[in-house]
Amino acid sequence: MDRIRIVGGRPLEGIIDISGAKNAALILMTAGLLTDERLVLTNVPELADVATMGQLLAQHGIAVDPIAPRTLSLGGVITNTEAPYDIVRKMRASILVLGPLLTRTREARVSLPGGCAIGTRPVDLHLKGLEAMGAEIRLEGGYIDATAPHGLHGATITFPFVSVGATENLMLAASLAEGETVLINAAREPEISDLAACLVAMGAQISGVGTDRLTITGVKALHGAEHGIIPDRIEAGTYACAAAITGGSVLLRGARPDDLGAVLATLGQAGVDISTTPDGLKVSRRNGLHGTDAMTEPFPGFATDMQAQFMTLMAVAEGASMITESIFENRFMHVPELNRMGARINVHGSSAIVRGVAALSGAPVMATDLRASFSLVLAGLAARGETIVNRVYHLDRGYEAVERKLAACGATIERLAA
Ligand SMILES: CC(=O)N[C@H]1[C@@H](OP(=O)(O)OP(=O)(O)OC[C@H]2O[C@@H](n3ccc(=O)[nH]c3=O)[C@H](O)[C@@H]2O)O[C@H](CO)[C@@H](O)[C@@H]1O
Ligand SMILES: C=C(OP(=O)(O)O)C(=O)O
Repeated sequence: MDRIRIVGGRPLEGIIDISGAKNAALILMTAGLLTDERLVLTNVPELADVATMGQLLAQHGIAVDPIAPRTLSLGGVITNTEAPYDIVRKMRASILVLGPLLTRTREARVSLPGGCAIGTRPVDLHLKGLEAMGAEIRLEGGYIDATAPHGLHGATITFPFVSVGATENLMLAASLAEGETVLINAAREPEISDLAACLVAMGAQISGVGTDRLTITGVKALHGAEHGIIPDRIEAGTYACAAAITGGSVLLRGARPDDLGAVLATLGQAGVDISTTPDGLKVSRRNGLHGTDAMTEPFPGFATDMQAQFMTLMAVAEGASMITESIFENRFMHVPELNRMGARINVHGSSAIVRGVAALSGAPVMATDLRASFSLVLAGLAARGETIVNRVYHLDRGYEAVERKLAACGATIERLAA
């Protein structure tokens, strides 16, 4: 397994191009199941998860072809409605094929994704929503067996709490269902608006985009389209932390400030200098960092996918901060590894108290999930001496060309191939 070696202590200076958003790319690719015509996606990030989604769609009959740099063409006819365990277990986002397969072919058999390192992550809201739209669902042998003998119909669905994936799955299903679907307490993440924009370009009828109440009026068929994927707000936020923790100055080219929600304001409170330029966000730090509290929440609140990275930043801030994780029940696995590097962090239930230290020291560490991996990279960039991050495959799921982007800004970082 590849490892990443970092020698810390060098301020990052330069430009980092922000790639297309992983979480938008994955859901947008599943929209390829909704039409026999060609869907062309541009600004597609080069990531392991995107390759996995390509593999999943290919075995459903939808070919995913690279036709230009960062451009995928999706097309074909659905020939198989089963999403097998072997692919789903690699990537939970595979559950997002359920809605499109069911609405298009009236049947789908999708392996239950199960939990992952950050939490149990049930899919009950996806299933209840589809049942309200007329699906008959059985769980057997680790699979979701879903049929819609009479097709899906519109329904009013009130989510008891915000779920990005359930909102997306039901939007896709509703776009070809009979009649009107209203999603209440829907997620408002920028990836949802990006999905809506693509579906509308394919002929879908959606109103309320950007709000927590989406109305989707089903149409008979969707057609092909070309759609550019939004920049990755989590990648942007992550590199903002990298610039800040090293006391550097970096232009995050392409980053969109509005998509970062509360993350930008929180970084500002912590002492990070951020300005918006026509090319993106300029992030630097001239003075010290101060302990600042954060609580993860659905968008526009502080993103859970930024929690681990922000915690590393607070680990070297002056004073204490309390970081509360309200979305996932087990998303503090980076804490013991950060503490091995000299951080002083205690976890109490869903909150972590971070007492800032003057410096971290490099160490061999183990990555446990995607964002935890980058929190260790950040610690390595700031630490004295050498850090080796093991289990880099988590990082490759969601960050494109990490070593290249950081090395171009002056970091001492390299991949040690297995
Ligand atoms: C591929 C993708 O886009 N992944 C993102 C997506 O994950 P994902 O779509 O899985 O996350 P959700 O928004 O659905 O999860 C939010 C919370 O709801 C719970 N839940 C969800 C669905 C359900 O049917 N029942 C249930 O209990 C989850 O366990 C979690 O505690 O949004 C998360 C929250 O912003 C991000 O961290 C992930 O990066
Ligand atoms: C949790 C994440 O992704 P996924 O939902 O694909 O596990 C993430 O991107 O941080």
